[in-house]
Amino acid sequence: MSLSKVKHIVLVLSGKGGVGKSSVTTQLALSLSLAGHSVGVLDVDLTGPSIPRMFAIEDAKVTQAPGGWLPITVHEADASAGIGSLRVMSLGFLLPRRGDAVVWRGPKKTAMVRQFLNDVFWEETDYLLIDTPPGTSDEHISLAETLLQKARPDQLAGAVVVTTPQAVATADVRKELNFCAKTGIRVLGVVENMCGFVCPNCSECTNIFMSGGGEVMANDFGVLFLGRVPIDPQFLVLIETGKRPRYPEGTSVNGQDISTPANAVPENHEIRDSALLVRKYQDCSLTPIFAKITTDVISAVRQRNVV
Ligand SMILES: Nc1ncnc2c1ncn2[C@@H]1O[C@H](COP(=O)(O)OP(=O)(O)OP(=O)(O)O)[C@@H](O)[C@H]1O
Ligand code: SF4
Repeated sequence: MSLSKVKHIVLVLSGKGGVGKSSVTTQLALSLSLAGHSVGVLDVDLTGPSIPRMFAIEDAKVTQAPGGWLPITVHEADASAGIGSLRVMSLGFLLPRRGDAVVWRGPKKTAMVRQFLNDVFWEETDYLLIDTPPGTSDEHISLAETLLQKARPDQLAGAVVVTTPQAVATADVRKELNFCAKTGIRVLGVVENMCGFVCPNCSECTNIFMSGGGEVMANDFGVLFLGRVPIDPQFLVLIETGKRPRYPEGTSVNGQDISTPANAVPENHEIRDSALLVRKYQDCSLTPIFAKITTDVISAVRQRNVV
Protein backbone atom coordinates (compact mmCIF):
# COMPACT_ATOMS: atom_id res chain seq x y z
CA MET A 1 0.00 0.00 0.00
CA SER A 2 1.24 3.47 -0.87
CA LEU A 3 1.07 4.79 2.71
CA SER A 4 2.60 1.72 4.36
CA LYS A 5 6.09 3.24 4.66
CA VAL A 6 4.83 6.54 6.11
CA LYS A 7 5.36 6.97 9.87
CA HIS A 8 3.28 10.08 10.65
CA ILE A 9 0.53 11.73 8.59
CA VAL A 10 -0.16 15.40 9.39
CA LEU A 11 -3.06 17.26 7.76
CA VAL A 12 -2.80 21.02 7.25
CA LEU A 13 -6.32 22.48 7.42
CA SER A 14 -8.13 25.79 7.44
CA GLY A 15 -11.81 26.67 7.26
CA LYS A 16 -11.12 29.64 4.98
CA GLY A 17 -9.19 30.10 1.73
CA GLY A 18 -6.09 32.24 1.36
CA VAL A 19 -5.00 32.18 5.01
CA GLY A 20 -1.62 30.68 4.16
CA LYS A 21 -2.23 26.94 4.48
CA SER A 22 0.03 26.03 1.54
CA SER A 23 2.73 28.42 2.80
CA VAL A 24 2.58 26.80 6.24
CA THR A 25 2.75 23.32 4.64
CA THR A 26 5.80 24.35 2.58
CA GLN A 27 7.59 25.85 5.55
CA LEU A 28 6.85 22.90 7.85
CA ALA A 29 8.14 20.53 5.15
CA LEU A 30 11.38 22.48 4.71
CA SER A 31 11.95 22.78 8.47
CA LEU A 32 11.33 19.07 8.99
CA SER A 33 13.70 18.05 6.20
CA LEU A 34 16.39 20.48 7.42
CA ALA A 35 16.02 18.85 10.85
CA GLY A 36 16.91 15.49 9.25
CA HIS A 37 13.45 13.94 8.75
CA SER A 38 12.32 12.38 5.48
CA VAL A 39 9.28 14.34 4.33
CA GLY A 40 6.49 13.94 1.79
CA VAL A 41 4.00 16.63 0.79
CA LEU A 42 0.68 15.61 -0.76
CA ASP A 43 -1.26 18.52 -2.24
CA VAL A 44 -4.94 17.66 -2.45
CA ASP A 45 -6.10 21.25 -2.78
CA LEU A 46 -7.73 20.36 -6.10
CA THR A 47 -9.24 23.79 -6.72
CA GLY A 48 -5.94 25.65 -6.58
CA PRO A 49 -2.83 23.49 -6.26
CA SER A 50 -0.12 26.01 -5.32
CA ILE A 51 2.45 23.68 -3.76
CA PRO A 52 4.44 23.08 -7.03
CA ARG A 53 4.95 26.85 -7.40
CA MET A 54 6.06 27.21 -3.80
CA PHE A 55 8.71 24.51 -4.24
CA ALA A 56 9.74 25.96 -7.64
CA ILE A 57 8.95 22.65 -9.35
CA GLU A 58 5.98 23.70 -11.49
CA ASP A 59 7.32 22.14 -14.67
CA ALA A 60 7.98 18.72 -13.13
CA LYS A 61 6.07 15.74 -14.54
CA VAL A 62 5.24 12.72 -12.40
CA THR A 63 5.91 9.21 -13.69
CA GLN A 64 3.97 6.00 -13.23
CA ALA A 65 5.80 3.04 -11.68
CA PRO A 66 4.59 -0.45 -10.58
CA GLY A 67 4.04 0.80 -6.99
CA GLY A 68 2.03 3.85 -8.15
CA TRP A 69 2.83 7.43 -9.13
CA LEU A 70 6.31 8.51 -8.12
CA PRO A 71 6.35 11.84 -6.29
CA ILE A 72 8.71 14.59 -7.42
CA THR A 73 11.97 14.77 -5.48
CA VAL A 74 12.76 18.29 -4.27
CA HIS A 75 15.96 17.02 -2.68
CA GLU A 76 17.45 13.72 -1.60
CA ALA A 77 18.60 13.01 1.94
CA ASP A 78 22.16 14.07 2.79
CA ALA A 79 23.24 12.28 5.96
CA SER A 80 26.52 14.22 6.21
CA ALA A 81 24.57 17.51 6.33
CA GLY A 82 21.81 16.10 8.56
CA ILE A 83 19.13 16.75 5.94
CA GLY A 84 16.23 14.43 5.15
CA SER A 85 14.68 13.81 1.73
CA LEU A 86 11.77 15.94 0.51
CA ARG A 87 9.24 14.66 -2.05
CA VAL A 88 6.07 16.24 -3.36
CA MET A 89 2.91 15.06 -5.13
CA SER A 90 0.31 17.48 -6.39
CA LEU A 91 -2.57 17.50 -8.78
CA GLY A 92 -0.76 20.46 -10.33
CA PHE A 93 1.71 17.99 -11.90
CA LEU A 94 -1.09 16.20 -13.74
CA LEU A 95 -2.70 19.30 -15.26
CA PRO A 96 -1.84 19.89 -18.94
CA ARG A 97 -0.89 23.53 -18.43
CA ARG A 98 0.37 25.55 -15.48
CA GLY A 99 -2.50 27.55 -13.94
CA ASP A 100 -5.23 25.32 -15.43
CA ALA A 101 -8.29 25.30 -13.19
CA VAL A 102 -9.94 22.10 -11.98
CA VAL A 103 -13.68 22.42 -12.56
CA TRP A 104 -14.66 18.85 -11.68
CA ARG A 105 -17.80 18.06 -9.75
CA GLY A 106 -17.77 16.50 -6.28
CA PRO A 107 -17.68 12.76 -7.20
CA LYS A 108 -14.73 13.19 -9.60
CA LYS A 109 -12.82 15.22 -7.01
CA THR A 110 -13.57 12.57 -4.39
CA ALA A 111 -12.28 9.84 -6.73
CA MET A 112 -9.08 11.81 -7.32
CA VAL A 113 -8.47 12.28 -3.59
CA ARG A 114 -8.91 8.52 -3.06
CA GLN A 115 -6.51 7.81 -5.92
CA PHE A 116 -3.95 10.21 -4.46
CA LEU A 117 -4.09 8.41 -1.13
CA ASN A 118 -4.02 4.95 -2.70
CA ASP A 119 -1.69 5.24 -5.66
CA VAL A 120 1.19 7.54 -4.78
CA PHE A 121 4.25 5.49 -3.94
CA TRP A 122 5.89 6.99 -0.84
CA GLU A 123 9.25 5.51 0.12
CA GLU A 124 10.33 5.51 3.80
CA THR A 125 8.80 8.80 5.01
CA ASP A 126 8.90 10.17 8.56
CA TYR A 127 6.26 12.87 7.97
CA LEU A 128 3.66 13.08 5.21
CA LEU A 129 2.07 16.55 5.20
CA ILE A 130 -1.27 16.80 3.41
CA ASP A 131 -2.25 20.24 2.13
CA THR A 132 -6.04 20.21 1.99
CA PRO A 133 -8.61 22.43 0.27
CA PRO A 134 -10.22 25.09 2.49
CA GLY A 135 -13.55 24.40 4.18
CA THR A 136 -15.42 21.24 5.01
CA SER A 137 -16.20 20.29 1.41
CA ASP A 138 -16.51 16.95 -0.42
CA GLU A 139 -12.73 16.65 -0.69
CA HIS A 140 -12.40 17.10 3.05
CA ILE A 141 -15.00 14.55 4.00
CA SER A 142 -13.65 12.09 1.45
CA LEU A 143 -10.10 12.67 2.67
CA ALA A 144 -11.10 12.12 6.28
CA GLU A 145 -13.05 8.95 5.41
CA THR A 146 -10.29 7.51 3.25
CA LEU A 147 -7.60 8.32 5.79
CA LEU A 148 -9.54 6.74 8.60
CA GLN A 149 -9.96 3.61 6.42
CA LYS A 150 -6.48 3.44 4.91
CA ALA A 151 -4.10 4.74 7.54
CA ARG A 152 -3.12 2.70 10.57
CA PRO A 153 -4.25 4.42 13.80
CA ASP A 154 -0.60 5.02 14.75
CA GLN A 155 0.04 6.78 11.40
CA LEU A 156 -2.62 9.48 11.56
CA ALA A 157 -0.85 11.98 13.82
CA GLY A 158 -3.42 14.78 13.51
CA ALA A 159 -4.00 18.20 12.02
CA VAL A 160 -2.31 21.60 12.09
CA VAL A 161 -5.04 24.24 11.72
CA VAL A 162 -4.14 27.57 10.11
CA THR A 163 -6.05 30.79 10.67
CA THR A 164 -5.62 34.54 10.32
CA PRO A 165 -6.33 36.87 13.25
CA GLN A 166 -9.57 38.40 12.00
CA ALA A 167 -12.71 37.19 13.70
CA VAL A 168 -14.36 36.30 10.39
CA ALA A 169 -11.56 33.88 9.58
CA THR A 170 -11.58 32.31 13.00
CA ALA A 171 -15.35 31.74 12.76
CA ASP A 172 -14.68 29.61 9.67
CA VAL A 173 -11.78 27.89 11.32
CA ARG A 174 -13.97 27.04 14.31
CA LYS A 175 -16.09 25.03 11.85
CA GLU A 176 -12.91 23.23 10.81
CA LEU A 177 -12.12 22.38 14.44
CA ASN A 178 -15.64 21.03 14.86
CA PHE A 179 -15.12 18.98 11.68
CA CYS A 180 -11.97 17.45 13.24
CA ALA A 181 -13.87 16.62 16.43
CA LYS A 182 -16.70 14.98 14.44
CA THR A 183 -14.40 12.93 12.21
CA GLY A 184 -12.08 11.94 15.07
CA ILE A 185 -9.01 13.79 13.71
CA ARG A 186 -6.81 15.03 16.53
CA VAL A 187 -5.74 18.70 16.41
CA LEU A 188 -1.98 19.07 16.93
CA GLY A 189 -2.24 22.85 17.19
CA VAL A 190 -3.29 26.18 15.69
CA VAL A 191 -1.05 28.60 13.73
CA GLU A 192 -2.08 32.26 13.46
CA ASN A 193 -0.71 33.48 10.13
CA MET A 194 -0.56 37.06 8.78
CA CYS A 195 -0.48 38.44 12.29
CA GLY A 196 1.22 41.83 11.94
CA PHE A 197 3.26 43.23 9.07
CA VAL A 198 7.04 43.39 8.73
CA CYS A 199 7.78 46.81 7.24
CA PRO A 200 10.21 46.53 4.32
CA ASN A 201 11.70 49.94 5.18
CA CYS A 202 12.60 49.55 8.83
CA SER A 203 11.68 45.87 9.47
CA GLU A 204 9.44 46.92 12.37
CA CYS A 205 6.57 44.44 12.92
CA THR A 206 3.19 46.24 13.26
CA ASN A 207 -0.17 44.63 14.09
CA ILE A 208 -2.37 45.92 11.29
CA PHE A 209 -5.24 43.56 12.05
CA MET A 210 -6.58 42.60 15.44
CA SER A 211 -4.30 39.87 16.74
CA GLY A 212 -4.80 37.05 19.22
CA GLY A 213 -7.91 35.46 17.63
CA GLY A 214 -6.05 32.21 16.92
CA GLU A 215 -4.85 31.87 20.48
CA VAL A 216 -8.31 32.59 21.93
CA MET A 217 -9.78 29.97 19.59
CA ALA A 218 -7.10 27.40 20.52
CA ASN A 219 -7.83 27.99 24.22
CA ASP A 220 -11.59 27.67 23.64
CA PHE A 221 -11.09 24.27 22.01
CA GLY A 222 -8.42 23.17 24.50
CA VAL A 223 -5.79 22.69 21.77
CA LEU A 224 -2.19 23.84 21.53
CA PHE A 225 -1.45 27.33 20.16
CA LEU A 226 1.62 26.88 17.94
CA GLY A 227 2.44 30.54 17.32
CA ARG A 228 2.03 33.71 15.28
CA VAL A 229 3.52 34.34 11.85
CA PRO A 230 3.64 37.95 10.57
CA ILE A 231 3.11 39.05 6.96
CA ASP A 232 6.50 39.54 5.38
CA PRO A 233 6.38 41.09 1.88
CA GLN A 234 9.82 39.59 1.24
CA PHE A 235 8.37 36.12 1.81
CA LEU A 236 5.84 36.82 -0.93
CA VAL A 237 8.59 38.01 -3.28
CA LEU A 238 10.57 34.89 -2.43
CA ILE A 239 7.65 32.62 -3.30
CA GLU A 240 6.67 34.49 -6.45
CA THR A 241 10.14 35.19 -7.88
CA GLY A 242 12.58 33.02 -5.93
CA LYS A 243 14.56 36.16 -4.99
CA ARG A 244 16.43 35.79 -1.72
CA PRO A 245 15.39 38.19 1.03
CA ARG A 246 17.94 40.16 3.06
CA TYR A 247 17.26 41.90 6.38
CA PRO A 248 19.44 44.62 7.90
CA GLU A 249 21.30 44.15 11.18
CA GLY A 250 19.04 44.54 14.22
CA THR A 251 15.89 43.25 12.48
CA SER A 252 13.67 41.32 14.86
CA VAL A 253 10.26 39.65 14.56
CA ASN A 254 8.30 38.31 17.55
CA GLY A 255 11.36 39.08 19.66
CA GLN A 256 13.63 36.92 17.48
CA ASP A 257 16.66 38.43 15.78
CA ILE A 258 16.30 37.67 12.08
CA SER A 259 19.00 39.92 10.60
CA THR A 260 20.77 38.24 7.70
CA PRO A 261 24.21 37.10 8.82
CA ALA A 262 27.17 37.95 6.59
CA ASN A 263 27.59 34.29 5.61
CA ALA A 264 23.89 33.42 5.57
CA VAL A 265 24.15 29.84 4.37
CA PRO A 266 26.30 27.43 6.36
CA GLU A 267 28.41 25.18 4.12
CA ASN A 268 26.84 21.99 5.40
CA HIS A 269 23.36 22.99 4.27
CA GLU A 270 24.34 23.06 0.63
CA ILE A 271 23.17 19.94 -1.10
CA ARG A 272 23.25 19.25 -4.79
CA ASP A 273 19.63 19.09 -5.89
CA SER A 274 18.02 21.77 -3.78
CA ALA A 275 20.82 24.15 -2.91
CA LEU A 276 18.88 27.08 -4.32
CA LEU A 277 15.60 26.24 -2.63
CA VAL A 278 17.15 25.62 0.77
CA ARG A 279 19.30 28.75 0.49
CA LYS A 280 16.48 31.08 -0.39
CA TYR A 281 14.20 29.83 2.39
CA GLN A 282 16.98 29.88 4.96
CA ASP A 283 17.40 33.62 4.46
CA CYS A 284 13.73 34.40 5.07
CA SER A 285 12.51 36.13 8.26
CA LEU A 286 9.77 33.55 8.69
CA THR A 287 12.08 30.51 8.66
CA PRO A 288 13.14 30.69 12.36
CA ILE A 289 9.50 31.19 13.34
CA PHE A 290 8.46 28.11 11.37
CA ALA A 291 11.39 26.13 12.78
CA LYS A 292 10.00 26.75 16.29
CA ILE A 293 6.46 25.80 15.19
CA THR A 294 7.88 22.62 13.61
CA THR A 295 9.63 21.65 16.86
CA ASP A 296 6.30 22.03 18.69
CA VAL A 297 4.47 19.98 16.05
CA ILE A 298 7.07 17.20 16.39
CA SER A 299 6.64 17.13 20.18
CA ALA A 300 2.83 17.08 19.81
CA VAL A 301 3.14 14.09 17.43
CA ARG A 302 5.57 12.30 19.79
CA GLN A 303 3.43 12.96 22.85
CA ARG A 304 0.51 11.35 21.09
CA ASN A 305 2.59 8.28 20.24
CA VAL A 306 3.64 7.85 23.86
CA VAL A 307 0.08 8.15 25.21
N1 LIG B 1 3.10 35.22 6.40
C1 LIG B 1 3.03 35.59 5.14
N2 LIG B 1 3.71 36.68 4.68
C2 LIG B 1 3.61 37.07 3.38
N3 LIG B 1 2.88 36.43 2.47
C3 LIG B 1 2.19 35.34 2.86
C4 LIG B 1 2.23 34.84 4.21
N4 LIG B 1 1.45 33.73 4.29
C5 LIG B 1 0.95 33.53 3.05
N5 LIG B 1 1.39 34.50 2.20
C6 LIG B 1 1.03 34.64 0.79
O1 LIG B 1 -0.39 34.72 0.69
C7 LIG B 1 -0.85 34.02 -0.45
C8 LIG B 1 -1.85 32.95 -0.02
O2 LIG B 1 -1.14 31.98 0.75
P1 LIG B 1 -1.36 30.42 0.55
O3 LIG B 1 -1.46 30.05 -0.90
O4 LIG B 1 -0.36 29.74 1.39
O5 LIG B 1 -2.81 30.31 1.22
P2 LIG B 1 -3.83 29.08 1.22
O6 LIG B 1 -4.59 29.18 2.49
O7 LIG B 1 -3.12 27.81 0.94
O8 LIG B 1 -4.71 29.47 -0.02
P3 LIG B 1 -5.81 28.57 -0.78
O9 LIG B 1 -7.04 28.69 0.03
O10 LIG B 1 -5.92 29.25 -2.11
O11 LIG B 1 -5.27 27.18 -0.85
C9 LIG B 1 0.38 33.44 -1.14
O12 LIG B 1 0.78 34.28 -2.20
C10 LIG B 1 1.45 33.43 -0.05
O13 LIG B 1 2.73 33.57 -0.55
S1 SF4 C 1 7.17 50.87 10.22
FE1 SF4 C 1 8.56 52.58 10.25
S2 SF4 C 1 9.52 52.70 8.19
FE2 SF4 C 1 7.80 51.28 8.12
S3 SF4 C 1 6.16 52.54 7.33
FE3 SF4 C 1 5.98 52.57 9.55
S4 SF4 C 1 7.16 54.32 10.21
FE4 SF4 C 1 7.71 53.94 8.09
